[in-house]
Amino acid sequence: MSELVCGTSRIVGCRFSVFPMTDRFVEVIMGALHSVDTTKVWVQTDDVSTCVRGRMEHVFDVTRAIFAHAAASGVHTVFQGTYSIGCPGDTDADVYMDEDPTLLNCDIGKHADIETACQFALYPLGTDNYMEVIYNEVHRAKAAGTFNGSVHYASRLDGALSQVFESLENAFQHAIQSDHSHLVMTAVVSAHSPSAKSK
Ligand SMILES: Cc1ncc(C[n+]2csc(CCO)c2C)c(N)n1
Repeated sequence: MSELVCGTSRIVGCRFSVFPMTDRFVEVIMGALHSVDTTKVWVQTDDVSTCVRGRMEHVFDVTRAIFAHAAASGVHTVFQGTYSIGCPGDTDADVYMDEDPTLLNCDIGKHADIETACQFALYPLGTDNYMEVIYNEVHRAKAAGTFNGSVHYASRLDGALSQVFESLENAFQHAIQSDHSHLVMTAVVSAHSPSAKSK
């Protein structure tokens, strides 16, 4: 019961784009969007980005799978996303909060092993101890082995696509302070970059 009460007001959203660096970008983007099962999330695509909203686990499942499909094209592909929870007024599509937690796209198979580099940032809005919240999540990524240094305005994660998205989901999930808190997380994830790693 408490899950139901909490769930209906804790919708998670992500507005994201994928950028495959190829002339075939339309095919790669539309192919990725259509290959993924989005029946458990609210979804809307326009000429700039895609927005998915629903239960946290499905929002991460769908965004990870869409990037994995695009990156599986083998071309240098970048995912840029903003995840949010607790945005005041973010209530339409609450019906998706009644979906069961079984993931629909966890079988991304070998795409999960694609090596990725990520820069992410947490913004715990309205939280007094926000630096502590951020440091805790940096520690969590260090313990998971994905953390690879701090840069201005972001932390770097390196690893398999599945590991990097697991760290992003864990950071987001744990940085939520209360049923009323508003949290934003940005992430840029790159696959198949021809540039040498800077770290
Ligand atoms: C996830 C995601 N959603 C939408 C776009 C925007 N976009 C740019 S090109 C293209 C295909 C032809 O219109 C679309 C939909 C994106 N880049 N990534």
